[in-house]
Amino acid sequence: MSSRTNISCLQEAKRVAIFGGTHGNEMSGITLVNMWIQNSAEIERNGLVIKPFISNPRAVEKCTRYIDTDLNRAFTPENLSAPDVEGLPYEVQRAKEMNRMFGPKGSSDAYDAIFDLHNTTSNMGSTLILESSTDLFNLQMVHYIKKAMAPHTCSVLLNEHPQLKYSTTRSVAKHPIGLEVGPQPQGVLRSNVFESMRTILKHALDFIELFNSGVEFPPCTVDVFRVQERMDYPRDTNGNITAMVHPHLQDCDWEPLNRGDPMFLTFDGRTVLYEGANTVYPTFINEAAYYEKQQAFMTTCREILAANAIRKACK
Ligand SMILES: CC(=O)N[C@@H](CC(=O)O)C(=O)O
Ligand SMILES: [Zn+2]
Repeated sequence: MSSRTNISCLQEAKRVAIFGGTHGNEMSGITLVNMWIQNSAEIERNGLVIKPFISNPRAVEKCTRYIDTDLNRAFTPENLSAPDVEGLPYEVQRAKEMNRMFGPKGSSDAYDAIFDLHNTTSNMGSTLILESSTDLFNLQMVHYIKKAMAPHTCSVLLNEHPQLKYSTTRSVAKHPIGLEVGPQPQGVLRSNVFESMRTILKHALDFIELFNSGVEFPPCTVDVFRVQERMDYPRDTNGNITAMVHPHLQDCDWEPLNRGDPMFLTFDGRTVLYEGANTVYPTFINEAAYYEKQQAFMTTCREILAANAIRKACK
């Protein structure tokens, strides 16, 4: 088979949005987006319409994750199709509004790509979050970004799990991409985290510009961490946590966790071991926003995804 037969021709990506403040206390994305709303020179690219946008302005104003409910879980079909009645939670109203502006989700009118900028309190470094293992455009983009970031690493988290996947703000786009950079405390700006996020976005926009200009991207593979399981803290019968992330696990995002490795340290000094049969790669370890979600960390497994060559479809 000639290699040409394996090229996938994809639609041009003309409309791109950059969301900051989907969570109102994650300061890098909020600061970058506000900066680009003031002066967009840095994010302008040939033939692209790029919209920097603050997703949850009320939460940003209060420097809190959300007002009524987590916006990054609110883009469900039920919410998006709910009638506009009074008294809807603020984020549900906002989701409906954003779906009208950037969607409708799942339709051909939707924005081509949305980058949603997040920060984490865990030691994940620079991470790209994908929701599909078959989106060739995103796989090729992520491959491009990883190469451009080298020697710095940029991990890829694939959240394609049937139960653990959630209805993200970016999911209104044809190609949704999450940027998650840490560690950065909530409400705090760290220059290294800010600059990493800015650099990833620069490479991402460069990729889209190149793609639109007709450049062909050869077949590639992408190392990803696929979401497996959500791990809760040990709890007492009242539901209160009885342990902390073990010091040997704290800050060790993306490092192998093997059967018998320490996982939690109880308040009375006992070590709780990991008892799963397979080696996993924990991430979002001790994320502040996940205490309310009953999640101490998430386990992932490593996987290599292959992507076809792509280029822009000829008209
Ligand atoms: C810490 C944090 O907010 N993480 C994001 C991850 C994502 O965007 O998929 C969230 O839970 O919504
Ligand atoms: Zn967030």
